[in-house]
Amino acid sequence: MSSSSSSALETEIFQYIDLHQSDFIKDLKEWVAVESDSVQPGLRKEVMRMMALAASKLAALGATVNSVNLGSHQLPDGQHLPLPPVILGELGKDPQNPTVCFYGHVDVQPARREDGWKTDPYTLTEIDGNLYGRGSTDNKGPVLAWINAVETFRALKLAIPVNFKFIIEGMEEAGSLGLEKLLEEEKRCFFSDVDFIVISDNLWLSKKKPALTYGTRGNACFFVEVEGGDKDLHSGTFGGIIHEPLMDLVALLDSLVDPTGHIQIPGIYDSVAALTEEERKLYESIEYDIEEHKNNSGVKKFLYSSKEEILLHLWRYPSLSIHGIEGAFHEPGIKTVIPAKVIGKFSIRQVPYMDLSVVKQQVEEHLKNVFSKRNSPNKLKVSMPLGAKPWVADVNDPLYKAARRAIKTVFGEDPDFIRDGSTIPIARLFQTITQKRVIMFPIGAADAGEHSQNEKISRHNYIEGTKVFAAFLLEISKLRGQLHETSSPETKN
Ligand SMILES: C[C@H](N)C(=O)N[C@@H](Cc1c[nH]cn1)C(=O)O
Ligand SMILES: [Zn+2]
Ligand SMILES: [Zn+2]
Repeated sequence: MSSSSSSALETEIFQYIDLHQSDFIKDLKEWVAVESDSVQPGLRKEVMRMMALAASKLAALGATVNSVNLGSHQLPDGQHLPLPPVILGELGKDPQNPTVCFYGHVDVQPARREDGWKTDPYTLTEIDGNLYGRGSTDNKGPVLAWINAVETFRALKLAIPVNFKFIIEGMEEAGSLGLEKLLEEEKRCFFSDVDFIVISDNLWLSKKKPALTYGTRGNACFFVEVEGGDKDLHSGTFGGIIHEPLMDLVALLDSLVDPTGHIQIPGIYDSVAALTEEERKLYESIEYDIEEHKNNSGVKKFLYSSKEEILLHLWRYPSLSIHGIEGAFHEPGIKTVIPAKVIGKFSIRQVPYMDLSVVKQQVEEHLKNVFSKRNSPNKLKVSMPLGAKPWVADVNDPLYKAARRAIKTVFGEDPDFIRDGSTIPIARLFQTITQKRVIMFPIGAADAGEHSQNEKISRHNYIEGTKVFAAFLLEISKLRGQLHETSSPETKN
């Protein structure tokens, strides 16, 4: 699969990777088998076990590994739960070499076979060249691909062409709790000699064409709680004579977005960066197949019909999604109850130059206003438990050029330069706190099904992804002087 333009060194590395595919897949199988779901408190022990597994894998590489304790956090019910440690590691300390820091996470989103998985989500299963399992793409597969790439240099007794640092966490899916504080503490220590940070935690835009990501949206997550009395009530005895909390909540949630996808919260679009003609042109040249995207997701009709409108609404306009209702009856069957307290959960993917505190205020005011019109005696509470800012990078940075060359070598074609509608909360914090540039280098294809049933990584993407990371390290080693010359990253709201 590697293009004919590979050097002898690259060819040797790529052959080793091809020959050791089964070992790399065995490692991924071992990692996927751990139900390291950071969202459900009951599975925290599994996240801890996963962190220990990742630490020992890195130590076996010969790296110095420091598992930093982050203490604990408080759950909404007041209970305290230990946070998983963050792994800080390093391999190589040659002052002549650039220092690359890789960030990844080994926690996963919840998954249950009954959700509609065709295989057990925690047993990596290969079907038709695809490796199915929770975390295979998000993010255990890419983390291992980086480790495999470094391991290949060592196995072949080749000097690793860069100093390699890594930061691996176990709370990304729950908002990277505790990580911001660690960045503050380590910005003058662990991060002081880092030249840039690379993240491989998002997807290509297509199934086949590789991509490099230069922007992500932020995410402001909201809870809207409506509380009636202190216990659930019989709907035969109380239905028709009370203001039901779930009815209030449904009305509140219904007021957020109109059927065209437009957010109804007054002022929410006020600070969105205006679209320039130059930017619109960028979108025209991106290869994106609407039908392929529909097939990958099982969606029959998008809100927009042109490529440009779809990409603009995914990448550089805000969107609001409703995720669920805590406290509402959701099991199969009938339960004729009026729930006493319900919590609606929604989030706003926000973009430059929206300000998180302004967004919070606009949401609160809007919900209070809608609620007041219902004359309900119930109690309304609105909170924003998580606020992550958007991230944008400069595609002209030599880092992106090096990544593009590595992609051309391994995949034989130039990547798409894309933004991503999802959020990697820590990306922006890396820029603002450590003042280091960030590059996003995905290896997951558009149909990987992150957060969904039947998440997968193809054998092809996992193995070629390992090669492309090795090729990137070789490209980076050629950049030596240029990496230090580039100025600090620009940040946008
Ligand atoms: C892109 C990344 N793999 C991911 O899935 N990120 C999550 C992070 C998040 C944001 N808000 C809460 N968690 C996402 O974009 O949903
Ligand atoms: Zn992820
Ligand atoms: Zn995720």
